[in-house]
Amino acid sequence: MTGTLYPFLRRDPLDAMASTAGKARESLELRRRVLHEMEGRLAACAAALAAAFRGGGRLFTFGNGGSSTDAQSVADLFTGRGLPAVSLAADTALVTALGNDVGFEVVFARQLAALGGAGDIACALSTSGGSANVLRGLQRAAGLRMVTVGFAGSGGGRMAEERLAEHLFVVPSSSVHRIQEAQATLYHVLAELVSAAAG
Ligand SMILES: O=C(CO)[C@@H](O)[C@H](O)[C@H](O)[C@H](O)COP(=O)(O)O
Repeated sequence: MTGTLYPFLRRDPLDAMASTAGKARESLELRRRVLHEMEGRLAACAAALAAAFRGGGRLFTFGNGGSSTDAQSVADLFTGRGLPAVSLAADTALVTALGNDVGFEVVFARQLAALGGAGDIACALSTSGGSANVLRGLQRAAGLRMVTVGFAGSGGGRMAEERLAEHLFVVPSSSVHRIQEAQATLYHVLAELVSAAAG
């Protein structure tokens, strides 16, 4: 019974190790590649964010599922460095009320309309680049003349096709796991660069 429900428990441990080593290599190579290829874009984004923070701007982050936890991490990285940031995915009562009463596609856009303004920063995280509420958030942020930053994977989806983010980081992978790992590497480096430039 256990074997049926949990086939991985029956796998040859050597196979499992080989597969783990392959994933570690894939993860490392992808993170090295994005840091190398996006170095200039990271520097430009960091300069724009540092200028926005110096001008009194605040950072609003958002995403769904695993990307909502990344949105929280990004907000915490900046707040911890004394730079004002908040995750729009964190207020469960508000997200569920807006989703239930109005529509899930507005849960971030509505919050940005209420809290954001010109000179603030919107940072959207998605693995597909296609989540409707994330795209609506970026569109609203652009309408409010906020600085827009987007993290995506899988070719960038509509986030890339419709050029919804001024500073766009598309991880070249279709694995949700590898995309989120590489995005985490990128935003950690971004936070370091911004705090060095803003401080
Ligand atoms: O990948 C995970 C967890 O790592 C999922 O929770 C995932 O984030 C969710 O399916 C999201 O709804 C996917 O949204 P997105 O990344 O395509 O914007």
